[in-house]
Amino acid sequence: MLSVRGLDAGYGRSQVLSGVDLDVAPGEIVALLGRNGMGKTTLLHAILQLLPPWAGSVQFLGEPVTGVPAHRLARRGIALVPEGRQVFPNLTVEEHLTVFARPGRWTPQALYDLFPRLAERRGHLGDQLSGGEQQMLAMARALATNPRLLVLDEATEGLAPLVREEIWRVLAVLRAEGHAMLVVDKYVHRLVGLADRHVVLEKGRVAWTGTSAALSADRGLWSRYLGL
Ligand SMILES: Nc1ncnc2c1ncn2[C@@H]1O[C@H](COP(=O)(O)OP(=O)(O)OP(=O)(O)O)[C@@H](O)[C@H]1O
Repeated sequence: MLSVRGLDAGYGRSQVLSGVDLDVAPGEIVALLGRNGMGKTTLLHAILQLLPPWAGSVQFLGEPVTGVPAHRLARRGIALVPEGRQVFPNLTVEEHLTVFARPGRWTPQALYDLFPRLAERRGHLGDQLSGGEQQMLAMARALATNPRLLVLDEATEGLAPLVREEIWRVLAVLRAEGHAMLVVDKYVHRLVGLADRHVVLEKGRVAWTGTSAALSADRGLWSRYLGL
């Protein structure tokens, strides 16, 4: 579904990613791991064409996406839940779920069923929501586009434990429904339970890739690459 080959990217003159290969198959959940500053967000942004890659290729559903504007990618079926949520302060919850909506499984009502808290808040503006509610809304907004691939950047960051659990619950529901996802998150022990496969970045290169079982079995990887 997603195929990244030999991707280089960076900022100004400073190269961050070098020769990154990454695949996500239909229905597969891939976790992107690595310590702070290893290039995870940069890779997500280069895949989504928010940051123009320097070299290499990105294909989605068999077609090149390199150079395709990010909003067109959304129409092709990739949705990002960005770091920091970035909900719209002046749109209501309901508007977030309808303005970007495309037909499919995730109607506003299905999203309210998935996130009951958002149903209670449907008339509130983005900036009237708590951080946890904003995170739920960022996820619901992405799902409202009925994406083929959902990309999540630190969706549980900075949340109270109960809200964090709510996000993991929803991710488990999406997994059960066979959603393809590319996930960056600090809670590696939770990702082991969620993801099929893991890709570890070390200084902008792929240092290791393997299944959840292989990652669980080798604690040396956790200390070497993840500082855990
Ligand atoms: N907008 C930017 N301009 C210049 N350098 C940047 C920019 N964003 C990130 N970097 C640098 O690129 C490198 C990779 O950062 P990136 O945010 O991709 O890492 P990360 O693995 O997502 O880490 P974190 O978990 O801290 O977000 C770091 O050295 C960072 O300082």
